[in-house]
Amino acid sequence: MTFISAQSASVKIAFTKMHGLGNDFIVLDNRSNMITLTEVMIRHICDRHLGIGCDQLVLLSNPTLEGASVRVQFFNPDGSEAGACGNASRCVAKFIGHNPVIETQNGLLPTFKEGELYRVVMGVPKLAWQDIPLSHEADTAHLPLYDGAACSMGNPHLTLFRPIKEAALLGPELEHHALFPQRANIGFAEILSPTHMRLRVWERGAGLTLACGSGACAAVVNAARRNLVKRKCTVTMEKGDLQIIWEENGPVHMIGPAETVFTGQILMDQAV
Ligand SMILES: N[C@@H](CCC[C@H](N)C(=O)O)C(=O)O
Repeated sequence: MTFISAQSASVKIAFTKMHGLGNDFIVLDNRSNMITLTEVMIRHICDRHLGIGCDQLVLLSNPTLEGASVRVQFFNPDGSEAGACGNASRCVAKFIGHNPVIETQNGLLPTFKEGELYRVVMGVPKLAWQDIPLSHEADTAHLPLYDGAACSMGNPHLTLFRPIKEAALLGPELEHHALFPQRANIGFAEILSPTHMRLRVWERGAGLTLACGSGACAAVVNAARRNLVKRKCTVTMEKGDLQIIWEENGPVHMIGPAETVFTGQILMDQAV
């Protein structure tokens, strides 16, 4: 991969390709402070035709908060930064090892290896309209938008209780709806039983993905608020399941797999 500049020097950046239930990531470890990324570079690396391709680029750096093992930033393929990414957080737990505490825009997220799976404590969901944020006051459990419900898991999520096949149809427009000043991730949830739902998510800045961890947390929170499911619920997505547990007056736990696919090097021509 080459990024051309008038005067340039080649730099090799090591990367690891990972995924959580098919939600795929490029992990760059910048704990040595050697990598400088621009938005253009992020878009290029994430491009499935011109770069490596992924749903999110995950940048690791040295922690700034006490108690954190590593700082993590999540970038969408359109170059925008997201406050949370559940599936990538499990991958980071696997990448770092030894149950790291992950520092994100949404605070410190403890992680735990449980057998072959990883648990991430995703934080307390935000339910107030200002915190999602919405552009005006509204009942976030019953929005005047397909009777959906919204919450923030560190990033904004709208959940619609509608067939998952509508995700590709309605997602693109709703991501940019005027109700969401920071855009939103749009989940389509089919309730199968009080402890099981099927979910498909149109992700902000990424489009239709095979799985969305924060979207699964948000879907269980939004469905539980409406007594459609219990606080402990299995979320089935295209490539498998996540277990979601929402503690009473507390955080949401997400449990699921994380996989390493391959490692490689990005060759960049950087300006000198
Ligand atoms: N795939 C993620 C969510 C990634 C961020 C999202 N697209 C946003 O912009 O908020 C997950 O597993 O949570």
